[in-house]
Amino acid sequence: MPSSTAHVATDRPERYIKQLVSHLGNKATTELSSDGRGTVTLRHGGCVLAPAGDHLRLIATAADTEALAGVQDVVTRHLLRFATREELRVEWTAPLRGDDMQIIDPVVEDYVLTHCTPADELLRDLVNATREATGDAAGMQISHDEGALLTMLVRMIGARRAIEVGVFTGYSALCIARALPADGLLLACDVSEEWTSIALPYWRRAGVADRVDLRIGPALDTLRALPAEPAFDFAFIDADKVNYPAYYEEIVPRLTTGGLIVLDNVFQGGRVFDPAFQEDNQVAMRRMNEIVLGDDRVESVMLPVRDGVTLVRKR
Ligand SMILES: C[S@@+](CC[C@H](N)C(=O)[O-])C[C@H]1O[C@@H](n2cnc3c(N)ncnc32)[C@H](O)[C@@H]1O
Repeated sequence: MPSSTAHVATDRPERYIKQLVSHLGNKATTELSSDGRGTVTLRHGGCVLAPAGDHLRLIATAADTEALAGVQDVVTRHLLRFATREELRVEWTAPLRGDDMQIIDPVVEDYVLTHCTPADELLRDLVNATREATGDAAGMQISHDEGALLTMLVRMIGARRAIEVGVFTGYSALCIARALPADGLLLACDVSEEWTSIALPYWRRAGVADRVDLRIGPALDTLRALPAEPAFDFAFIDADKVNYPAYYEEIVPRLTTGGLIVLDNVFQGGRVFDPAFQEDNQVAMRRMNEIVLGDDRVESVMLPVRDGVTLVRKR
């Protein structure tokens, strides 16, 4: 399902949104939210209109490129008609599918990576060992900036007991375990003996092996076997995507008040934004994102870190 965007320079974005929503309300489904954001839903697509300071941001989505051109045309024509006192320029980007989306500009990505506390020798060695031992699967390892984020979050909330779902070769586990106190505990769940065995020497070298309780087996079984009481302060979910909602439902009741769950890969490489992608992983992640949003037990923020990270804090 292609989408395209336009940034229209104007001092009065709110006014145009109101006009468009009100005018198109006769022939389309329209909505104006309290923050001034408008949505127009036509038969084969729709457009979000968002005020952005001195710009009006337009996001059009449709079933195919022809329908997209139709949505663009309806929105552009009406905007130009309403703009009696200024000359608006409405220039749409080329149609983009979810999997074509560049979530973070490479320049920003590189700058971010090189402007957080650098990875130490141990983490660098683990990255190299993972690449040598696992080949292409090494791409599953979290990036250094995400690891630094995990370490900082665990330290900031003063977590003592943590859960990890999806260990692989132990990079994120290392980032979490290091930030726990000496008597802390990381319950680390994975199905693979082969991959997790690579982690052990690195956990030992870091002096955290005694705080990692590695459980080999389906994580859902491990979680369900835990007492249903709030005994954990932190959780990182980074395993099979179809089970994210189930992991989340097992972890929330076991989390202390103020405890944090970090969900990885919530963008699925941009595919969650595009309803044309209906694979199990993508459907499950969309569902996960909606569950968090509608869950009164928690507050959350979604960050465009790498493939998308959601921080969920238990109230
Ligand atoms: C994306 S990797 C985790 C990467 C890791 N967090 C890191 O920093 O390197 C996903 C891991 O989830 C594990 N996994 C997949 N399905 C699982 C399941 N049902 N239960 C537990 N672990 C599972 C895989 O074996 C794999 O090691």
